[in-house]
Amino acid sequence: MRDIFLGVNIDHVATLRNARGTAYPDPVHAAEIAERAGADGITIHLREDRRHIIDRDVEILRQTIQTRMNLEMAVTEEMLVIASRIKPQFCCLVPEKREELTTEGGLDVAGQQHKIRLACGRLAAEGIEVSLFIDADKRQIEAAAESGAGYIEIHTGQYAEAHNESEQQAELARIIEGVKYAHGLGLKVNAGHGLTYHNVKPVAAIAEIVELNIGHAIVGRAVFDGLAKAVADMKRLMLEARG
Ligand SMILES: CC(=O)[C@@H](O)[C@H](O)COP(=O)(O)O
Ligand SMILES: NCC(=O)COP(=O)(O)O
Repeated sequence: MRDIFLGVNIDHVATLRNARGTAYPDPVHAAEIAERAGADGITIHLREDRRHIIDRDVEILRQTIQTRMNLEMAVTEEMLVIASRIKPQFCCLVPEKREELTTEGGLDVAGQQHKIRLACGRLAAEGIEVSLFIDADKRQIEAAAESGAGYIEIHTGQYAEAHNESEQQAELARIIEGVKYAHGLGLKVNAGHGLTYHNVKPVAAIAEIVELNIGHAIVGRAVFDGLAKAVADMKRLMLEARG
């Protein structure tokens, strides 16, 4: 598949804003720049502790995003009520621990299948496409296929944080196997977490992947090169990887 889509996660524009409680930089402005620069979608993670994206951002972005909103959220009643009201095009269900610095692993779908299936049903009833953020683990992939979600997002964090080349190659092999297995089960497959300008190409080259969600590296590069160039450069690398 030639096309690969880029979902730009703008969480950390909000991190910078919240660092001093100012109105700037505004994630709403960031989303517009990212879309003009080639983002195929905008991803935001409304965390329970609102450490970066806040409810105001979600409300306004739902009215201003021209591509599509991918709302990442924990599987809680609070978030399901918010998502049902906001009706983003996509919801990505992620695990959340208040004390974590960032997402540490994939959602345990297999261990809470009934809860996840109910959540998927509630979101689907609102016309929302559901993606489950999971590790490249066959048991989790099979559980996701049974959950009613149309998509999964393979967690690429261990690949991104590998300590050496052989570990990274092993993690990449695990991702490739998981993507192909999920695709074979009829799931649409995205991937993300920790992807950078230096490690994105081998993942983007996996033909069955529909979309990569990338944020921290893009916002980091934007500090030096500007957001538009940071987004365009990442998109170019992804398309180059597809050949
Ligand atoms: C689920 C995932 O991997 C990220 O999109 C998530 O947003 C990471 O959390 P922070 O953005 O809070 O680092
Ligand atoms: N789900 C992954 C995402 O949205 C962005 O993760 P990161 O690039 O900020 O690590």
